[in-house]
Amino acid sequence: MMRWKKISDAVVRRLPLYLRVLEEAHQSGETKLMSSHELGERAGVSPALVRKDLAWFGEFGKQGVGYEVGYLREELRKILNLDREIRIGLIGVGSLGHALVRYNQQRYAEDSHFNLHIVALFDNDPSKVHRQLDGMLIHPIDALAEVTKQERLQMAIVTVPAAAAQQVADRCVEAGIRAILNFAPAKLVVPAGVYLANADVSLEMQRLAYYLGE
Ligand SMILES: NC(=O)c1ccc[n+]([C@@H]2O[C@H](COP(=O)([O-])OP(=O)(O)OC[C@H]3O[C@@H](n4cnc5c(N)ncnc54)[C@H](O)[C@@H]3O)[C@@H](O)[C@H]2O)c1
Repeated sequence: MMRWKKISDAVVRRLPLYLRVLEEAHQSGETKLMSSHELGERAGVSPALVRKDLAWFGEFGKQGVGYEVGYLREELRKILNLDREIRIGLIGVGSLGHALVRYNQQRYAEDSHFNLHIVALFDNDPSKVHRQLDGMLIHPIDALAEVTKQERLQMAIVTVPAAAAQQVADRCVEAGIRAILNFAPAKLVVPAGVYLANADVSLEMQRLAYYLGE
């Protein structure tokens, strides 16, 4: 969304934390007001930063009164484009890919507000393509551009081996996908206007291991 173009990624990263707190509050029936203090505490962010972050997007609460839980939740969902379905393609249907598909299907089925939806799968292994996985057809990677168009894919999850990840990301970009979540341990390069996020459990474990020596 062009409207929020100048907002820093550090701010954008905190918005899902706020949304999670508000979703939990809403689900447990806390439908009234929440102060920036409480929202911050539950999200692990200072109250001043909560107020500053939200102020980028408008006036959501009254000073000294707090934020209305349901209203702010809806507004955050709109800001994050989560008020509509985001259609996702997953490339590399191996162990990790399969686990992510199962997790996504479960979340999508359980929660009617969970709008992140893996709707297309791709692989290049002849023993996998044209077969079904959990009710979804696995397309050959060569069909990426065509299926992206057909299925209106906006985001891709990359779970191929590291050596194939850049080439797969390039194909995603060519197909018109503008958001890529990469799980391969590879430093990917994407052009301006395409957004890349990397998830790496090994790096997190290595970081934690450092503290075990203390
Ligand atoms: N980020 C993390 O925390 C994390 C955790 C585990 C694994 N990984 C990484 O995720 C990736 C997948 O791991 P895995 O254990 O599921 O591997 P896997 O071998 O089980 O699955 C990889 C899949 O990618 C497919 N593939 C290979 N090249 C392809 C290409 N060019 N186009 C389309 N599909 C292609 C393979 O056929 C296979 O189905 C690896 O890069 C691994 O290092 C990351």
